[in-house]
Amino acid sequence: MLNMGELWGTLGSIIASLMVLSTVFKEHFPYRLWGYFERYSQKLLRLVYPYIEITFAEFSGERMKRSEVFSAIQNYLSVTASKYAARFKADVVKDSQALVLSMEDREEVTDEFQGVKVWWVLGKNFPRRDFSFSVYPAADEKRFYKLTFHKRDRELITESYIKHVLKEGKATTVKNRQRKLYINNPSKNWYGWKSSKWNHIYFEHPATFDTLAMETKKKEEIMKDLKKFSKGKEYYAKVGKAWKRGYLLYGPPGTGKSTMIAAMANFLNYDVYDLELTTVEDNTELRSLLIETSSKAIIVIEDIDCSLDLTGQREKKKKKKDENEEEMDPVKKKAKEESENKESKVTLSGLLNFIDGLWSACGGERIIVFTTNYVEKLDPALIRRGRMDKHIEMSYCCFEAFKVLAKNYLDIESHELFTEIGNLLAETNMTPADVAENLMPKSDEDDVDTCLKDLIEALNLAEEEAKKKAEEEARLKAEEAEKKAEEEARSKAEKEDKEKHGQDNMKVDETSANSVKENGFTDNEGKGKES
Ligand SMILES: Nc1ncnc2c1ncn2[C@@H]1O[C@H](COP(=O)(O)OP(=O)(O)OP(=O)(O)O)[C@@H](O)[C@H]1O
Ligand SMILES: [Mg+2]
Repeated sequence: MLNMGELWGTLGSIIASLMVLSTVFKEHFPYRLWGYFERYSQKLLRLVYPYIEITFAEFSGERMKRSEVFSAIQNYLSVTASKYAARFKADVVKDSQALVLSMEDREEVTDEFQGVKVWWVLGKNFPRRDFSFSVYPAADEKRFYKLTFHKRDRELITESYIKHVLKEGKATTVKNRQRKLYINNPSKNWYGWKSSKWNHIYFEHPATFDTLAMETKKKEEIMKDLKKFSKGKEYYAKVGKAWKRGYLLYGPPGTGKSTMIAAMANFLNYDVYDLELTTVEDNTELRSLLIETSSKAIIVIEDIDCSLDLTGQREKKKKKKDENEEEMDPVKKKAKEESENKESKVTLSGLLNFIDGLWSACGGERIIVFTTNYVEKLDPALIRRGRMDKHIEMSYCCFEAFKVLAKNYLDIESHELFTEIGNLLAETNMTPADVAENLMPKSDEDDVDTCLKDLIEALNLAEEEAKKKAEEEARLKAEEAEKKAEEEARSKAEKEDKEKHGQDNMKVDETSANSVKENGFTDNEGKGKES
């Protein structure tokens, strides 16, 4: 069988002749006959060229999203191409561990499926270059894969081969996938050249559940929960629930909430979408951002109490400070009004609608994680089960968590100082972040003993400080209670005084009423009359 290059060589002249013929025909024959000519020339072409071509463009659809089919074909051919093609492009993926070969432009690859030969070519459409002036850079060329096969194999190719390519390609995609951390772009950058709603970098956070310091039982429970979720496609479909799960991580700063998210992503092999709500202007923008997330993803909204106006406290505090300065200046006043208009209008109900409705409609495999330092501030509507299915408290470092950190940072599983540290940790609140900082050797001279002693010192200091703080708080409380008692006593005395005064007045009134009754006039009237 001819290869595609030779085939094109022979067919090139036939096609060129047809084109010349077509031009001549259009020039010399009436318009009515053009249709006949085109129909018969197509038939003629099909007769001499018995091949069918299918094109798969890189960008497709209304919003010109990168086609998943194109990516799948690319990955499929990266395996096939390594067998047949002569020129490759190499990409390093997966933490620089795997080398992926892909076809060079215009390179032709032959593939065989159930004894049938097909040809793949990677082609490019160059954008039309007119010479009009534009402030925007020229658009990139558009790439496409062209599949060519004999028309007698049409059924096999369209019904089985393409499915096979997509399935294998997707499997390779998952295998070679380098996970990404996406950050949302402010909407003013959504349109224009090479713009997108999300920017990404490769996700290479080293945190895992092994390095995460927390009670083993709690950790295992979370891991089981995640595993169950990731394998739950059929189960979710059976119970009629969208394949999603919400986690709420709460606890003081430095207790490992962000670290836990990284560990989750590494455990499940998911992408992470870090959604910064303060740059999202309204619910519509929120919706379009979330629609653009892929499946196998963790969508993270950090510090939810600050980014959504659930309490309004932080925003308002800041505003109050500026208010006085701006009152006098009309220019500043106008700017303030403008910025208020622009202020994020993402609402709690918008977010809830998304979690319940829209997201459920999007289909697959998404985890949403909210973090907060102040769980009590959150609206109960946001964190009810079904929206936030699992609430995880990240708390101060316990002995078990310390042991994980000691193993991570110092490579030790036991030490004579462990008991002392365990006792101190039970009495003191220290975050895993602070414990980790103390355990980390600060110079080459620092050994295990030095680091553990540093930690003991820090724990003693923290304990002392906590004691002082508690004493100070107790003192303030006592002062306040004393003040309150004094105030209560004063107001009680005032009340009694008033009541007494009221009773005296009533007595005076009663006396005068009696004298009226007895004399037939009031004291004053009586006095007047007497005088
Ligand atoms: N549970 C933990 N296990 C292991 N390392 C931890 C843990 N908690 C904190 N750390 C260490 O402390 C650093 C800070 O932790 P992290 O950013 O996860 O805290 P956070 O709870 O997200 O804090 P914030 O509320 O301020 O966002 C991390 O880089 C990590 O090295
Ligand atoms: Mg954090």
